[in-house]
Amino acid sequence: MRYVSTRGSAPTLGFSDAVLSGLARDGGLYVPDAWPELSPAELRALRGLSYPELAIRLLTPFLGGEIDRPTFGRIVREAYASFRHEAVCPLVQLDGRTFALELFHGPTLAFKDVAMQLLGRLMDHILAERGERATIAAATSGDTGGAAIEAFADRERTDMFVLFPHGRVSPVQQRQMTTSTAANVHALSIEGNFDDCQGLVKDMFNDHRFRDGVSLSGVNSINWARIMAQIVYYFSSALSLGSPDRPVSFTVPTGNFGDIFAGYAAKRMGLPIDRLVIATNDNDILARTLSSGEYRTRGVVATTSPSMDIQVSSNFERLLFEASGRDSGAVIRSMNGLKQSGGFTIDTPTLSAIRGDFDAGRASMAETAQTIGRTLKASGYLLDPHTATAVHVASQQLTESPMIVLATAHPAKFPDAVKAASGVFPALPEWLSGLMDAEERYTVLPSDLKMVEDHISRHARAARQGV
Ligand SMILES: Cc1ncc(COP(=O)(O)O)c(C=O)c1O
Ligand SMILES: N[C@@H](CCOP(=O)(O)O)C(=O)O
Repeated sequence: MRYVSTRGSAPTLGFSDAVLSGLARDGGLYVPDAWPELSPAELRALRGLSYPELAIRLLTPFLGGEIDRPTFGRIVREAYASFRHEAVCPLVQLDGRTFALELFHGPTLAFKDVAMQLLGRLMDHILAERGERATIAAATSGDTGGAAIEAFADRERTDMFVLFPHGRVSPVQQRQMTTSTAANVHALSIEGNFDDCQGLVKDMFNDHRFRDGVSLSGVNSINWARIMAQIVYYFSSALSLGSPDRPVSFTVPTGNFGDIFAGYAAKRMGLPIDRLVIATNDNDILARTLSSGEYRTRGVVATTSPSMDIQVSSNFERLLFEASGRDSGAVIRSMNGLKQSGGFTIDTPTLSAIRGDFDAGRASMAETAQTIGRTLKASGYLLDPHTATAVHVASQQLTESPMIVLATAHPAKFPDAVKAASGVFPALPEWLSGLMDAEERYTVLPSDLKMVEDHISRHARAARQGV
């Protein structure tokens, strides 16, 4: 297995190089050169495996033989031992047709832990084998940052810089990033929104002098290993509802399009998925794109589901590449349009291919709050606001297949919004009870590439010199 860039001119890479590189050198995103496929009989044989064993079976083909089986097995088992539910990602029935796939039983209470716990260990292994160090820059709208810090804190081979939008994350999310005492962790509060943070990280990757100078790596979903790890829970949930003999649909609260792209990858690998439904909040660029064929950014609005307050949805590039028949020329034209004029038009065959797999819907803040209150009343289940956007959108779909909604965060990460919607204050679990009293440590920086690069270079150099 090799990895190719969506923009066609970066060198193709093996698994370990793709993991370390984050963004391809031509600005594109890496995808596998071919999708491994499982037959219905092979899928049936996966039923009943534990989550780690399923992950080992599904993910081994993506390694291209670069990590031996016992080592990969150990890494996967250790990663999922950090989860506080035996099933790792359990499925809970909400009503006759809707199921919540709980992805928040990891250390930071969000779905990001599923991939990040694996990625932290994989990167550490690859860097140790090579005797190298890396500087990681991550952009976050709230959850990626905490999960990345938890996965990489005190790892000797990495320095971690997390860029979050100043004043636009929940207090719990902020403290998960700013209270780490690990010397290799640096929380940067950027005066801008998430798109600014993500733009800065991508600009750092495209500044090859800086990139090479600090050995830059990324752990956002631009990194293929993030998507790869997220594929597994589409299989585990569908198999438990009778797949491949019963197709299922998924509704996914969507921002950067990484989570739902993992569902698309699962479908390409042979999992019979009926519909993949994109759920957005008021930042509804993806819902507008699916109905109009025009991808056009507007200003980001702050909502009660802050992790989805995104307009430039990174992984949509991977979908454009696949849906256009891997036409990197078309991808480059679209991405240039996005950079130069804030948007692009999707051609008719590509749009039809996208509509063949995906639907989309939007939930306003009022609809999200009503859904939290209604679901609690009807089934006693407390949703977080991100999951609630998806439950609302799922309720409007006409599909007959069982609908699995990805429950991407624990309600305790967003207590104010949940309390306002339901009257219930969701307490943090015991092991995080000291979080809100711990001392914070972060640096506020303007959304300015040079200033952020200088800050990172200085601190990364100091760390390498043991200062
Ligand atoms: C809780 C939560 N739900 C949904 C999303 C959206 O996921 P994605 O960016 O992969 O589309 C995010 C952020 O990524 C999130 O943190
Ligand atoms: N919603 C994310 C935004 C970054 O997404 P990623 O999946 O590309 O890391 C967050 O919570 O930070």
